[in-house]
Amino acid sequence: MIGRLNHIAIAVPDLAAAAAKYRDRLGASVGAPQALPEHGVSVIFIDTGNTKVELLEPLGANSPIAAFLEKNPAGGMHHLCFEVPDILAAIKTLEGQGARVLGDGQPRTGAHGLPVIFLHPKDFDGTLIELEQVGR
Ligand SMILES: C[C@H](C(=O)O)C(=O)SCCNC(=O)CCNC(=O)[C@H](O)C(C)(C)COP(=O)(O)OP(=O)(O)OC[C@H]1O[C@@H](n2cnc3c(N)ncnc32)[C@H](O)[C@@H]1OP(=O)(O)O
Ligand SMILES: [Co+2]
Repeated sequence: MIGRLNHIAIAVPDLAAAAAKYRDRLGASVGAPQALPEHGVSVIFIDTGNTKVELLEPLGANSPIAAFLEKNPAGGMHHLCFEVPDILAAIKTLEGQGARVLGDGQPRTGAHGLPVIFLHPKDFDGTLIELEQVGR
């Protein structure tokens, strides 16, 4: 079902400081900040050639990453995003197997303007999984 690793996301307490570290210390190709109020985060993507790193900072009062950062105040690995060709088919298969699709269970438009869903970390070995429909 899954294809390429689209991105690895890291939750950070200070987006600008984290981006500067990747740019200035690691010489990475760092994108512009993007506010995604409908997702409760601000993001910066870093292109590493074979995949991307998504830096995440909470945005607004009900950010889904607020509790994570309270538990991990220095930041930490937050989710993996894999590409899928058909997200509705993926939801059907996964829900049929008892996996929990977060939120209302429907795809939402993600940072790349494409449909995304999230799967509960407790169903995938303590790792939050994002699926993004690419190439349809
Ligand atoms: C748009 C953009 C994009 O790329 O397109 C994005 O990525 S947006 C990225 C931000 N959006 C999202 O993450 C949306 C989906 N996420 C969510 O709905 C939520 O973050 C959540 C339900 C996974 C967790 O919410 P929460 O932390 O407030 O809830 P709880 O505190 O009850 O957490 C339940 C249990 O899951 C654990 N837990 C929480 N977050 C994570 C995580 N990222 N990785 C692994 N485990 C995690 C907690 O430690 C806890 O474990 P224990 O019980 O053992 O203590
Ligand atoms: Co993501």
